[in-house]
Amino acid sequence: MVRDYHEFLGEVLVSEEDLQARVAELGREISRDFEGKELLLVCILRGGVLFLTDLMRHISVPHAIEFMAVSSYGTGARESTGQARITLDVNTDIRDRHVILVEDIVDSGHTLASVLELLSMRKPASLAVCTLLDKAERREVEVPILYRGFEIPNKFVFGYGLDIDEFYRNLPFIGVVDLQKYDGNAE
Ligand SMILES: O=P(O)(O)OC[C@H]1O[C@H](OP(=O)(O)OP(=O)(O)O)[C@H](O)[C@@H]1O
Ligand SMILES: Nc1nc2[nH]cnc2c(=O)[nH]1
Ligand SMILES: [Mg+2]
Repeated sequence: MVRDYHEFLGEVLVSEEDLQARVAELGREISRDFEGKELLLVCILRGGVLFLTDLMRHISVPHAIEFMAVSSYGTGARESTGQARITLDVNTDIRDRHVILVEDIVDSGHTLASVLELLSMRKPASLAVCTLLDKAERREVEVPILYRGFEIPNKFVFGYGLDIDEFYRNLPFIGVVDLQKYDGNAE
């Protein structure tokens, strides 16, 4: 049974209001930086989906969207395996395109490092990273982040695209999981 999140919510780290305000700001920043150009936003499934769809509403330059999927955590895992495998690739030739990778969170950095390595080989005109959350303390591989919503502490978070065992992605805020309460009450 999927439980009510109130049972294990440690704290609300970023409120819906603060999230929406920051997403709008990032959209405006990207629009300014790419004025007169066309963009390709590449979202990494599944966590980045909510961020992408809100962000693109604030991007005023013409842009297409694409999706990639990378498997590194696996179902139920809360630590990266350090081995990111691309399981879904973009359907577009990105050569000479301005590409922005849209992610919900950068943690160890392995997911983005793998995607950046693959996409940069295809010679895009530019390749930038936009992440909503940056858990910088946990970084194992350096990744260049151009647009960053919030730097967050080393805590397992959920909501607004981020799951716990695949659920709770629909919540409009970012919450911290009290893992003792979550695991302790598991059936
Ligand atoms: O920096 P890293 O340590 O690689 O972690 C970040 C990645 O982990 C999460 O994805 P996850 O593999 O949980 O898939 P999901 O988006 O489908 O939940 C998140 O969406 C990032 O893609
Ligand atoms: N749900 C969730 N997924 C992650 N992937 C990497 N870090 C996190 C996190 O804090 N929460
Ligand atoms: Mg996940």
